[in-house]
Amino acid sequence: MAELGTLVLLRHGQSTWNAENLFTGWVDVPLSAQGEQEARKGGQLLAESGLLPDVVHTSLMRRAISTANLALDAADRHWIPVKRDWRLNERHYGALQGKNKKQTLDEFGEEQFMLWRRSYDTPPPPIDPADEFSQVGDARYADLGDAAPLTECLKDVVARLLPYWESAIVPDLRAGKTVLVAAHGNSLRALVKHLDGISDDAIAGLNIPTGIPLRYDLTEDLKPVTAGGTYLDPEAAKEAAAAVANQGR
Ligand SMILES: O=C(O)[C@@H](CO)OP(=O)(O)O
Repeated sequence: MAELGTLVLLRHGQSTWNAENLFTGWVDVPLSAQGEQEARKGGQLLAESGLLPDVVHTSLMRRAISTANLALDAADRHWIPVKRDWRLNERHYGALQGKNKKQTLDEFGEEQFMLWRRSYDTPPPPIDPADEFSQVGDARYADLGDAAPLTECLKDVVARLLPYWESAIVPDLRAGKTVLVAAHGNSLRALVKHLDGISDDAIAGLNIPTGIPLRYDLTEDLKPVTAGGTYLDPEAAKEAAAAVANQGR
């Protein structure tokens, strides 16, 4: 049997809506100029660390797809096979999509804001299908039918992400590949929660910075060798994760 491959998680670079402090979810916004730069830097870090992906998995969203393209180009691995799946998408943010985080905090207060933003099992109210930021009718989700969410909590994301982890990502790791997963703040929080066995309460305190590769070496039974993995730029990751935690303030 091949030795287990290495997993590399990469949250997309800053998006235009990250820059504007808006809840984004499934709204398909592009990277900002800073986000493009972060993605290239992420690719340079991969190359400098000799961590060259053999395959990349992305969501169906532009900010993750562009990040993967820019990072892989910078690492001279633009040619590797790519697999995309909605199960890697950002958490659907329901009726909060398009809302300003600071205004939402001011309007609803700290407790409700944090419940919606970081509780494990309380989703925001569902989005109205007619809302300008709804994905109802979006061709890329046509096959999903009624399974397409109108809101999600992190627990919902874990439930829809794990079948993809098991059926698509784990086989690549078992084949000995270096696997890059280019995804989103909350879909990666869901995966890290699963990998590290983080409790439903403690996951509220975990934030993933944009554009900094997070390396996981795993044992045969898919447990992290180092709890929490290793960021390729740990200092920058610490600072950027704290900034994510403080959004809205
Ligand atoms: O708006 C979003 O979709 C996410 C990620 O940017 O935000 P948060 O970190 O508040 O869950």
